[in-house]
Amino acid sequence: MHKIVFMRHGQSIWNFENRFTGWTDVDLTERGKKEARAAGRVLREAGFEFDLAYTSVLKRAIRTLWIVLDEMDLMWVPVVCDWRLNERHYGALQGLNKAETAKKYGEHKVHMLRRSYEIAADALHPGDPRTSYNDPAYATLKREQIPLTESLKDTVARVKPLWIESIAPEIRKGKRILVAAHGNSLRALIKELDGISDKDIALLNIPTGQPLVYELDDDLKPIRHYFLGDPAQIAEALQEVEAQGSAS
Ligand SMILES: O=C(O)[C@@H](CO)OP(=O)(O)O
Repeated sequence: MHKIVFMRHGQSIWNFENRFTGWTDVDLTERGKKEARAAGRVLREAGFEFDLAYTSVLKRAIRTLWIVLDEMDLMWVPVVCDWRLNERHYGALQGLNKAETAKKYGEHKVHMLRRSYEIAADALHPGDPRTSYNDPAYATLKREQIPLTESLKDTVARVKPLWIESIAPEIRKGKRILVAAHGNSLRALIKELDGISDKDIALLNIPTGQPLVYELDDDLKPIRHYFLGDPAQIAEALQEVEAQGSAS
């Protein structure tokens, strides 16, 4: 039996301001840092150890990982920062307030934009200053690999190869892995792992800063999964994510 731990970053500044974030590289709030420290403590107290970690190239996930590893006294653990774990790109919605967008276009439309499998926000114009074309974090990518918007389906298409080519082989070698990523890149990964349908994936939300343990069999098929930590706090964090798309 293998175990892998997934974690969404702690609260970011734009989570706090309720803005669509995507590839915008915002940092954690003080609460987000506290959530990451608490997650590290919970993991340490539950006896978890890691020999390898994966994260995105966005600082809210990287800093979350640093804080968790620090709290566990595991800062020596090798870290792979891979853009394929980035948050789903939110296109022209990036920077807009979610509640204001729901007021303008309706909660249903915002829910579909946030949680459906195939719908993507309008693409950024290639000349928009919000594109990642000039960001050195993506210097090794071809221009056509840098998205201007993405659906969850597009996110699956980039996350899945990372799982197949890199994460899964390391698990098979016996590595104990922590993945610190984002709400939608984790939804993409979990959709594939659990075989969740295109329709049902709309119901899945991932709370900030809560370690999610997956137990996998020898074929890396999930046996069971569970959050570590206080169930009331996890329920509250989930509720908070859902509520971000409401108009009031
Ligand atoms: O704005 C975003 O990039 C994501 C994660 O914070 O939000 P949502 O939960 O609306 O998909």
